[in-house]
Amino acid sequence: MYSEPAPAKLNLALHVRGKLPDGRHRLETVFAFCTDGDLVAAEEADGLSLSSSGPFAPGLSTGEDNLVLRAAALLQKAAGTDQGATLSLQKNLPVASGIGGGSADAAAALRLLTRLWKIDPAHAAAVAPELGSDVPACLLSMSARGVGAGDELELLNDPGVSGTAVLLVNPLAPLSTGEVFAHWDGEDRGPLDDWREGRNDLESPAVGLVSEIGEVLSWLKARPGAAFVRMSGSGATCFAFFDDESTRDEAARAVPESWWHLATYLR
Ligand SMILES: C[C@](O)(CO)[C@H](O)COP(=O)(O)OP(=O)(O)OC[C@H]1O[C@@H](n2ccc(N)nc2=O)[C@H](O)[C@@H]1O
Ligand SMILES: Nc1ncnc2c1ncn2[C@@H]1O[C@H](COP(=O)(O)OP(=O)(O)OP(=O)(O)O)[C@@H](O)[C@H]1O
Repeated sequence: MYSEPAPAKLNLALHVRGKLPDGRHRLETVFAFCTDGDLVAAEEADGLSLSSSGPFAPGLSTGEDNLVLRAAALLQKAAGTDQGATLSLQKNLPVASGIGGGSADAAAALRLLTRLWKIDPAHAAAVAPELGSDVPACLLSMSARGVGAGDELELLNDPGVSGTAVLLVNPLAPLSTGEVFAHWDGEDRGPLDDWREGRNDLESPAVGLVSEIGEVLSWLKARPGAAFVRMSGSGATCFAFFDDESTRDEAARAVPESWWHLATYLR
C-alpha cells in the first residue's frame, strides 16, 4: 500500500489581471501549502476503483467524475500502461472551498501512481494542467508564484513563512470557482509584487455571493495574535497567520460551532 498526502493549498495573494484568449482569467498568485490536508492511498489492481472516508466523504461522488479517478485515467492513458489501482481517499477538507481539495487530491493521485506504476514523472506533469489550473501547483506542493491561468509556475525559495501557525476557517457554504470568476467586476487593479501588500481580487465577488465570508474575515482579524488575514482562492475558506501556536490554538477554540476550521502550519 502506497499513500500520499494532499496538502491544503492557500493563495497568499491572487490578482486577476484580465482574460486569456481561452476565456479563463489571467492571474498572478502566490501559492503556499499547509502541513495538513486529504490523504490518497493506492494498491495495485486490475482496473481503477475508488473508495472514500473522512468527514467530507459523504456527498462526494467516488465515480469517474472524482478528480482522483480522472487523474488516474488520464495518467494511465498518457503513460500507455494497462496497470490499474484500488484507490482510497480520506476526505478531510471541505469540497469546493478555495483550498484546492480536489486539485490536491488529483495531484496526490498523480504522484502516487507514478510511484506505484514506476512510470516517467513527466507524464504526471503533462496531464496536470488538463485536470485544473491549480493542479500543477498542487503537484509541486511547494511555495510558488503562478501566472497565466495560475498554472505557469516559478518556485519561490522561501516566501519567508514556512512553519507559520495558521488557522483556516470556512463558513461551510460551498462556492463554485467558475461562478466567483463570473462575478469579478473586470477591473485590473494592478500587478502582484509583494504578496503581503497584495490582495485577493476574488474576495469581493465571493462576499457578494456568500456574505458570511465577510463575517469570517472580520472575526479572524479580531483575534489576538492574528498577523495576516485573507481569503484563499475563490473562497469561501479564509486564513489567518498567527504570531505563535498558542494564540492560534486560542483562536481555534473560539471558532463558532457552525463554521469548519483547521489549525495547521505552512509547509
Ligand atoms: C481560484 C484558484 O483556486 C486560484 O488558485 C484557481 O484559479 C482555480 O483552480 P481550479 O479549481 O483548478 O480551477 P479549474 O477547475 O481549472 O476551473 C474552475 C473554473 O474557474 C475558471 N477559471 C479557472 C482558472 C482561471 N485562471 N480562470 C478561470 O476563469 C474556469 O474557467 C472554470 O470555470
Ligand atoms: N476529490 C475531490 N475532492 C473535492 N472535490 C472534487 C473531487 N473530485 C471532484 N470534485 C469536484 O470538484 C469541484 C471543486 O472542488 P475543489 O475542492 O477542488 O474546489 P476548491 O477547493 O474551490 O478548489 P480551488 O481552490 O482549486 O478552486 C467540486 O465541486 C467537486 O464536486
